[in-house]
Amino acid sequence: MHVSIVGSGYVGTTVAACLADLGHDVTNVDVDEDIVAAINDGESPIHEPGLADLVAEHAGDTLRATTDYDAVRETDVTFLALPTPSEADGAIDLAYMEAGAASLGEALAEKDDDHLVVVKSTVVPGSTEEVVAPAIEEASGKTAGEGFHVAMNPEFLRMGTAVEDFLDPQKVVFGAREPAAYDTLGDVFAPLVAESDAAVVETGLREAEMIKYANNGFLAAKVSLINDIGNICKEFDVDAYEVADAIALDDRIGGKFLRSGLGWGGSCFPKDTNAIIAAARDAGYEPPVLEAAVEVNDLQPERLLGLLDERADVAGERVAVLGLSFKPGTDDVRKTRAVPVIEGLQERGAEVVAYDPVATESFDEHYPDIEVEYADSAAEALEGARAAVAVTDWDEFAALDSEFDAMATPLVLDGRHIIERRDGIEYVGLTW
Ligand SMILES: NC(=O)C1=CN([C@@H]2O[C@H](COP(=O)(O)OP(=O)(O)OC[C@H]3O[C@@H](n4cnc5c(N)ncnc54)[C@H](O)[C@@H]3O)[C@@H](O)[C@H]2O)C=CC1
Ligand SMILES: O=C(O)[C@H]1O[C@H](OP(=O)(O)OP(=O)(O)OC[C@H]2O[C@@H](n3ccc(=O)[nH]c3=O)[C@H](O)[C@@H]2O)[C@H](O)[C@@H](O)[C@@H]1O
Repeated sequence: MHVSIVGSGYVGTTVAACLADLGHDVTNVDVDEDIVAAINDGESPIHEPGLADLVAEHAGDTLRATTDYDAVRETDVTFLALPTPSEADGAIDLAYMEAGAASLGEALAEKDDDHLVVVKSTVVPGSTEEVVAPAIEEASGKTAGEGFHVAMNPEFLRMGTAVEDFLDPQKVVFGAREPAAYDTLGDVFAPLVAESDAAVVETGLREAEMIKYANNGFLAAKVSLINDIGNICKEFDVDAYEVADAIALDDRIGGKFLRSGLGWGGSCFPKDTNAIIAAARDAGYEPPVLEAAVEVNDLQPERLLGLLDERADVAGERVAVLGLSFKPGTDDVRKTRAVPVIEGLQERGAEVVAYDPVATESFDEHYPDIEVEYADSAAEALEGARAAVAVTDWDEFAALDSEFDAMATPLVLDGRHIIERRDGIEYVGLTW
């Protein structure tokens, strides 16, 4: 099939390269000329394991990129993988979706055949029907359901394992109104479904939109619940990881997303929980559990710093921060827990020296106002430090050992259950 994908960021590039790999002919449309040039040169514009190989293999053949929306006319279906950031109050900002839909509509105005537009971005219930479709209608002069059709296909991939997750999902969700839309989506995903154990969920547009928020909201709340329980554990000198391992044996609970600690960051859980809370409020419902999930998450960094305060005054002291990315395996620093930790340390007068295996540069670019010293290794960060705080669960931190001997005082606060307890360090776990 001929598929176009508008937006070539984490999701758009991954989906494009994977669909090309599954045998489709794919065109990426992006406003960023550097991204377009990178793809056409056979290079991935983003860092995801396996993605560079796929782009290199298919670019110039069944994968290409352009800034010209007219290219969508040569395709049967267009996925919109555009950003859906937050407004200041947490509500979803649909400006990119509206702009992309308008450009797409202008291009479709001159297409005679039917076209399917699929919203891939995470959008609150009603957005596809009430915002995206009308924007296309206005720009194309066509009517949704006649000249073009709309569908919604949420994405569940994780950063760091995006290619693997896209190609081997547990479910694919098709939200639509007409049987023809399910059929077209079925054709796009047929090679993927054939090669994986994915369940196909055919549902309505709003249900598909909500399934994405329910999925992320549930996982975010699960982490916050184990953090809440973990905080109780800490008060009673109980190891929350032993408790989690035991409750995980109940398959109604399951073992995933039970790692307590500093909580969730990243480009999605914080944005999506706030967006669905704001949308619910707007509709007249205050969702207390999701609100509490956010509150618990916001409190975890301060709880860790409170444990530090009980043991040391770090004013004027060097403190090592281990990890800057929001989770291991990525250089993404959006909403990373490193920010409240570093800010809290600096409020206490500490001189922060930070180390991350891959995210130092992106952290420095993303947070120009945060001034810290960057170290080239964990050992360098630890040298002479009064205390160390583990923020990200990078595997290499689990292997640290004699490096702690170079600290001024070997006080180690672990926010991720990643540092090995050893003789010679004063080890403090956040929930264990
Ligand atoms: N990053 C992730 O792991 C996941 C993200 N999502 C959702 O997918 C959506 C996209 O997210 P990302 O790929 O992370 O965003 P991103 O920010 O990495 O990429 C968006 C791309 O859209 C381009 N763009 C902006 N305006 C445009 C326009 N008018 N026309 C054409 N291109 C335009 C940008 O240049 C950029 O390359 C969001 O709704 C997000 O919540 C869903 C699942 C996973
Ligand atoms: O909508 C999205 O963009 C994506 O959001 C998350 O993916 P991602 O943000 O890449 O990362 P996760 O692996 O889910 O981790 C999110 C955060 O939760 C934290 N976490 C995760 C698991 C856990 O047990 N404990 C915990 O604190 C991680 O450290 C990280 O900060 C979801 O897992 C994806 O399914 C979804 O598609």
